[in-house]
Amino acid sequence: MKYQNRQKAIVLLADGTIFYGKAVGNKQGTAFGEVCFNTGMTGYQEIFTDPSYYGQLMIATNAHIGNYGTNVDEVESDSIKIAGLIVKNFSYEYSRDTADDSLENFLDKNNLLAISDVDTRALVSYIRDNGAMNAVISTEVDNIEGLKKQLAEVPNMIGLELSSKVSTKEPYYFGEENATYKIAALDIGIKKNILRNFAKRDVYIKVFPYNSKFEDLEAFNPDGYFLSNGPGDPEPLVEAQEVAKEIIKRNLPLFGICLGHQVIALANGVSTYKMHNGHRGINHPVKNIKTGKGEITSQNHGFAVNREQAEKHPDLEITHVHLNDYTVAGLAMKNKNCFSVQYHPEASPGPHDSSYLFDQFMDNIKK
Ligand SMILES: NC(=O)CC[C@H](N)C(=O)O
Repeated sequence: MKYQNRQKAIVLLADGTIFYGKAVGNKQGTAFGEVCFNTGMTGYQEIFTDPSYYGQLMIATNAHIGNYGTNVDEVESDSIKIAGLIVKNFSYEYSRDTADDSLENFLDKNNLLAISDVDTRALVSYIRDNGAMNAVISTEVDNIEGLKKQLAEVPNMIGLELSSKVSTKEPYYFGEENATYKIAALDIGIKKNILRNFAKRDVYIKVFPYNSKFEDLEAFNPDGYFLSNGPGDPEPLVEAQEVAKEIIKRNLPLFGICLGHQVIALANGVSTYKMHNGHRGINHPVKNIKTGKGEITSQNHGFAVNREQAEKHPDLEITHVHLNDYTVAGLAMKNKNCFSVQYHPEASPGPHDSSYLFDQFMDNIKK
């Protein structure tokens, strides 16, 4: 055992419920956020660095985290984006040929508070029954009243705009400059593997800050437009919705993933809502209604598109459905060059069943 006397720690939920654990390593501190859980058995490094998780305390349902270490290339952004980590067993030792460091060091470099030895099954059951809520994890186990007061000040995820916290400040480029196609991507929290997927398909990408105008994107003279994944509630993202409206008005090729999908729905006047619990994992079943085929998908979202409004909308068609709860998993605009999915065809982590969606977008561009 590497650490003999680790600090006691707690998970305090907004409704006052407490779960107990111990700090990972020599960590001490306090972290606030909305508590959520991911059911993936692998892919922790990609998950921790996915900008869509900004402001969230992550519970890993897999009982062992850290056992295969980390690798500098397996990141979805340049830093850890989750607000804190809650696990059952934290592996200080790791084993994998391609690992170059331990998860403990990776968390330390990113200054992330993690707690372990929590009964994560009980905690996840509790969240599943009572819904997503704010929480605090802390080693200040003797200051519960103080923590409760601070926790009460943490903003609710509903109505929260978070893209500005993770988006690039300046435009940047990705891929080969002399590639055949050009895509303008609006970064409302973009994952690197989306950029890698485009670059692999002979695309040069210019990535724009979350509050860019359509004219900024248009000036790149792109063949297609992309709206990324990202954190927070899509509703306050009015600038991104304006960009989507302008692209749709001109019938230019448009593809949206996750937060981008929600922004496209909102741009069409279809509302979004906060789910009782989000979908976060790498084995979510989705049915492609057009082909009848099933896809096992990577998911990470806490909001969803209003199904009834989407069904009734004269210009929209639901193309994909989540088979666990029949929520909207994909949308297309009738007679427009625009489609989007609520899940993650770029995977990372997760299965590659849905990577055909990138090809579909490239086909739309070529047409
Ligand atoms: N991965 C994402 O883009 C998530 C979108 C949005 N923040 C949600 O939680 O639903």
